[in-house]
Amino acid sequence: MRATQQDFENAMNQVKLLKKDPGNEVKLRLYALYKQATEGPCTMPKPGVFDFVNKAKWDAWNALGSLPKETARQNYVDLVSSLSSSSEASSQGKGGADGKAQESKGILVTSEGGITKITFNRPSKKNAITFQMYQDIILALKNASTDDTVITVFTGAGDYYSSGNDLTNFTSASGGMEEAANKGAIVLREFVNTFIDFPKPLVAVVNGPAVGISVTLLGLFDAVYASDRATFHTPFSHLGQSPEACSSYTFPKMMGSAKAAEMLLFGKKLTAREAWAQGLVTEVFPESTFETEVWTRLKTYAKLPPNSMRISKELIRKNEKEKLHAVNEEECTTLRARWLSEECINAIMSFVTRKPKL
Ligand SMILES: CCCCCCCCCCC/C=C/C(=O)SCCNC(=O)CCNC(=O)[C@H](O)C(C)(C)COP(=O)(O)OP(=O)(O)OC[C@H]1O[C@@H](n2cnc3c(N)ncnc32)[C@H](O)[C@@H]1OP(=O)(O)O
Repeated sequence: MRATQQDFENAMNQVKLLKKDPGNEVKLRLYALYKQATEGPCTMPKPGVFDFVNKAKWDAWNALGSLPKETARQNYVDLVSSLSSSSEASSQGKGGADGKAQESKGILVTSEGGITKITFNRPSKKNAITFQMYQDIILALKNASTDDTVITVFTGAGDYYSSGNDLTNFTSASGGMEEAANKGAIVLREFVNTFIDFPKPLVAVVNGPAVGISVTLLGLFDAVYASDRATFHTPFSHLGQSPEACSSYTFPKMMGSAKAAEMLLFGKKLTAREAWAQGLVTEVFPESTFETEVWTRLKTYAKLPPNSMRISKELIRKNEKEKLHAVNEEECTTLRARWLSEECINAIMSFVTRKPKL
């Protein structure tokens, strides 16, 4: 449904009631959308280079080009609504604002000093990722992309980083296998797209073994710090599955096709140092000093100018985005078919029916 003039006016009033300053970047976007919605494309003369404030406003408005007034009005209403819900969530202790925590069943989201930390938080299941966790992570990343977060960090609670997709996601889904596979492909597509499009620095603090999708996703991170206890393992063939999270593209690009094949086809498990040698990991730290060294470094990085980091990331990612989205699309279609294959169903069944440990 298109936003009406009344929705637009309500949104303008809502902006004044925001509990938290949304930051300059969002304010410029709101200004630009407001001008575009009310006056149409920017025809004002460009302010001089030293007129910083008016130039930033002009740039933001001018960047909207010939965006139709109705679309600008809709985008303004959507943006205000996302700000209101994230500020509401923050005030309930659920969003990504500084000092607040969001706790869902399997992830813990905390924010401090410009760093939003998303912790896989199911240590008794080695932080396996449930259907709900995929959705909660999408929400946490959406919040972190618009609030005052500077750097977003993923890590794991307990001895594992994550054992990847929870293999009971499919066996416990309501409806038939076909319905579960369709739903899985939709969720996976959106989940990976959120990482491809995430606009701010994204860092993984890999505290222990990582399996499956928690490894493949690392190809979409900006930095990966690993404890020397961490291992990296993608047993897709053992599970009758195929690579996801754009790893069929990022891994060969990063490590060469021969090394990528050892991981993605043959399920070779890498040590942290091997993963570093192949470009998947930025730096390896001894377990004894891992947390202190990494967090000291991240706190320093979080003080760097956020817009500069965001713009640099945009430049780095820009030429790859279209390709990454296309790869994600194809991987999800392939996986959907794999999930319905005998090879995959047998592998999942043998995991869920394995004998309990004594
Ligand atoms: C409606 C459909 C929604 C779908 C949603 C979207 C789907 C997107 C899918 C994207 C594709 C992703 C692919 C992958 O990630 S493939 C990789 C999957 N992971 C694995 O194959 C790892 C399986 N686990 C193991 O091999 C071992 O558990 C592990 C080596 C990790 C640890 O071994 P260890 O002996 O140390 O510990 P336990 O095996 O005793 O584990 C402790 C308990 O944790 C449970 N566990 C561990 N990993 C998983 C898992 N991945 N899924 C479910 N449960 C897991 C394990 O069963 C133990 O539980 P219990 O104590 O209750 O027995």
